[in-house]
Amino acid sequence: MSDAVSDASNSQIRRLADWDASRLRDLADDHGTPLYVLDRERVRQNYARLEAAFPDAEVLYAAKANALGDVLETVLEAGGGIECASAGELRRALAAGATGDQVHYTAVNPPAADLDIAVEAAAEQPRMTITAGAEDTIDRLAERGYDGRLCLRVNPGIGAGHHEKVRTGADAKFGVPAERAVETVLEAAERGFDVVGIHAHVGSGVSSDDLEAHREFVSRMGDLARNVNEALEPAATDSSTAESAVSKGLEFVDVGGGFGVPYRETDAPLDLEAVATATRDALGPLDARLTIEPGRYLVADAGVLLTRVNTVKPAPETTVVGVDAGMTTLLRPAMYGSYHPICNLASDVDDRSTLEQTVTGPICESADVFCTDRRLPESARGDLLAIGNAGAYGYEMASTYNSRPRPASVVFEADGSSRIARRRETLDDVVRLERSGEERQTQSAETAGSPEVRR
Ligand SMILES: Cc1ncc(COP(=O)(O)O)c(C=O)c1O
Ligand SMILES: N[C@@H](CCCC[NH3+])C(=O)O
Repeated sequence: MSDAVSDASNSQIRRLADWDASRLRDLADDHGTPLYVLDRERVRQNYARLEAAFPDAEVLYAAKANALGDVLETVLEAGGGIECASAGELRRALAAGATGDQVHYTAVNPPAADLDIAVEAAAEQPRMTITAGAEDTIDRLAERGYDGRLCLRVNPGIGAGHHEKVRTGADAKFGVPAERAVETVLEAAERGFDVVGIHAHVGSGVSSDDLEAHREFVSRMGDLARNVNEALEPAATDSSTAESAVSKGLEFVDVGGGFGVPYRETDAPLDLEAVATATRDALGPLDARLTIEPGRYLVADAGVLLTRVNTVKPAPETTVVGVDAGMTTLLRPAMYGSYHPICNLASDVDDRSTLEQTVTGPICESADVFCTDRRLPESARGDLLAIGNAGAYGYEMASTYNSRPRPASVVFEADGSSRIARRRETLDDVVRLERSGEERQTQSAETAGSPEVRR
């Protein structure tokens, strides 16, 4: 890890070792651990690289990767829009200053309250797009009086991604089967919806090895878009139905996100140019804009998680290093077996010998492990460890399991300034929503006194 400020090059690879160790040590001293740190400039760089590779595409950042207001504002400032997977994300996007034309609401199996909020937001922001992934979601929108901009999420029948749990493209939960897409779009248009796009997402953490699957997927989307446009066309040109809402072709084809990043030190970066070229070629001739929805690519290497060593325990086959972050702070290793780089930030680390260590958290689950038998410089109590590539699906998947408060998040800027972007939860926060002990006692005393209970 460098002790000099990194040159923040615009390279596609930014390893954990490129972070400025002394700056991270200062942040941990100032704000405590566990601590998420986000480098805003790196989000800008990642956005710029993506924009350069896809100059004609609309970029919608998938807020689920990291919905921190600072991240959303950075993307909006850079010219992107926001893809929201819930009413909460929608609220955050609007609070960050997104206007309707910069927002797509794409919830899967949306709860009623979500739809109420999305329809309300769309009434105020008529350029907002709502994406439906089931025919009856369209009914539910119509029941709420919505007939605005609609995009249909399609299940393309092709999945890809770093783990089976994140491959959505062939999972029946996501999207209307491709073979029903044309009729669903037509019906929606005939009901008065302004059908503006079709959408699909194959999965998350797609690598250069998945290029063929990506090409096939985009080619299916291109064919589908042409079929949809053809089906919409007669009504658009037939003067007897000129009043019909079916009046134009698709505005955009949204091929989702999924662009992977290197996690292991030896992983090669995604060949973004190759993906962009394959996307353009596979889509074919189309009078509609390409839309992409990257999440991880924009934020993964912009974030690290800082955690302190609580305990070092020699065990027969490994040394167990207990840290103050756990699966409740960063779930990915426990959930997907994901690899995250780990670096000891102690200033004398170069003088230490290395040995195999298992880094674990404080949660009562055997899955609460960040790495098993990994060769790292010998750890000592009080050491500060950095866990890399924690900017995507890190804090967003954190929980308060075991009644552990969630960590704070700090954002730093290229000029060296930093600020708390989200404060650390306290134990009071963790119990805040529950009846207090006093309320419980009062209520049970009242119940005990009631004649029905005495009988
Ligand atoms: C609909 C949709 N769009 C975009 C994304 C972003 O994916 P990623 O973070 O892999 O780019 C996801 C997550 O997998 C998604 O479900
Ligand atoms: N949470 C997953 C990505 C899933 C994206 C949502 N569809 C991960 O950490 O890799």
